Amino acid sequence: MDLLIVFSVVIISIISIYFYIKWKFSFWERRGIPSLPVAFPYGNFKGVGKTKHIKDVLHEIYATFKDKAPIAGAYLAFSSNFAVVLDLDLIKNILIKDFNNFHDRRHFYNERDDFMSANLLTMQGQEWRELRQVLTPTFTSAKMKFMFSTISEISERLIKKLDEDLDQNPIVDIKDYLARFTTDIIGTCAFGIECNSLKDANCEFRVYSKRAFLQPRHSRFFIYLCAEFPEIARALHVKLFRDDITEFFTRLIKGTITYREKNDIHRNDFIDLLLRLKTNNPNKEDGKLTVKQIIAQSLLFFLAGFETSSSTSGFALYELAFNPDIQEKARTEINRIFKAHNNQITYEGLMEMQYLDQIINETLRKYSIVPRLVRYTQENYPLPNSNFVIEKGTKVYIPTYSIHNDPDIYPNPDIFDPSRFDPEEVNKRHPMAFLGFGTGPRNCIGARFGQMQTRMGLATLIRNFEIKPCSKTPKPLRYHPNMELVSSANDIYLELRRIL
Ligand code: HEM
Repeated sequence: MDLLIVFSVVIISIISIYFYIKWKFSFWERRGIPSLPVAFPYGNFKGVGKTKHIKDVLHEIYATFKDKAPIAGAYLAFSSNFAVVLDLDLIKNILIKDFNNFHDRRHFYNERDDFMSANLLTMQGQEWRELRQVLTPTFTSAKMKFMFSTISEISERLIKKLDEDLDQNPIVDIKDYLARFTTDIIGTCAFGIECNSLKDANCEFRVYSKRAFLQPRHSRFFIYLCAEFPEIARALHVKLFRDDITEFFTRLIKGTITYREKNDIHRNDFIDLLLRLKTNNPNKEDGKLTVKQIIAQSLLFFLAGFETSSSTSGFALYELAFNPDIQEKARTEINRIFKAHNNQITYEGLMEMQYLDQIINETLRKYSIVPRLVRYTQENYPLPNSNFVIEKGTKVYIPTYSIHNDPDIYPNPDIFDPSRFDPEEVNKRHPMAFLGFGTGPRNCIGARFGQMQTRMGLATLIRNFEIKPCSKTPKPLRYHPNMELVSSANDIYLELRRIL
């Protein structure tokens, strides 16, 4: 008898949960907002992480409902919903004009148990505002110029390393060289250490930084559950970062801080700038950062700046290999500016390289390394000129990959054409048609640094080497389906020939 009761309770619970989820999956329909059919219990996310990237789901929604409604609805697995914004004017309002209603992303963080997770990317509300205000002066043009010499030195090392290796074989996996180049630049600037992964691909720093990317503590699904139920996750002491990662980077940065303070050493890097904001008071002080906050932001700068910049350069070189005319035009510009600056690549010279900047923007358009922007609605938000409302507590996704690959905005979007970013062409488009670095008060704080190091890497390589595809070059490229960013799942083999 008891067994029968237990069995009945289990069956009733399963049926109730099934119908509850089914009911939740009708959320958008009940509000008259269009959505694609769902697969139980995956929502619109069936196959994401295995056979599909999240950009593919957003693209299908965008292609189906664009011009039919300002927003479409969609569902994550087990019923949670989000809105996809399809209208560029509305995107502008969300990211800029009505930012006060959309200042958070609602990513999970847990400062008490995992101080590394409380960083500028994840933090919310007033805490985020204060941190952003404190960190903004770290990224001015003057501060970028300050770090230029470090970047320039590491570019010399890249050329030296390639010269050594190309003697053996002119075909190289350029993705690997760029990952090591970027690791060394951001590692040096964010942590103040002398890392040289270009020389030693297996150095401890590279091993841990790779691990931070490729071996997360939890699955994406679990992280998404934590973001949906942050209070429960915090009560359960959930951490985002693996303990070995936290220990390694804490030891590293604390070591740098102690060494610099003891010997009164100042260098041209982020850690120097962050140390100027340091307080020894463990409680927060206006305009100051605790040691833990400094460590968390340094690691974030590394994580946010490494893969984005390295993938941008990799995709750009891949395109230049297949487009020799564009490559030659870029080389002509680089050589002209090089000559005008006493045969050196200077900060000012790098800033003058407009065509190279167009190549970077076209790469960020075609590949959209960050394929969506995320915001969270604080209050009910009635949409202008319609009966729709984005309800308080709704996550809003801005499908940047789809906008960047919309043939009505960028004709023949698969063609790589930097002239799309000629100033007069840019002026013809909607200001939200390009969102490679996001926009508004919560845009990419590191955009200047990202642009500087990407330009430096590309200018150095294009000036010194002719870049060609070879029999090992993958075509087309495949993407990692389970990464948040758009990144190549293939090694990118190219042939490099010295031209100087
Ligand atoms: C080519 C390189 C890069 C690209 C394409 C890129 C792109 C982006 C994008 C699209 C966002 C979201 C913006 C939004 O939601 O409106 C973002 C945020 C952010 N990026 Fe970058 N990024 C790059 C390099 C960097 C670098 C080098 C750093 C640090 C040194 C950095 C630090 C950050 C941080 C901290 C945020 C969060 C800002 C906040 O929430 O206040 N990024 N980035």
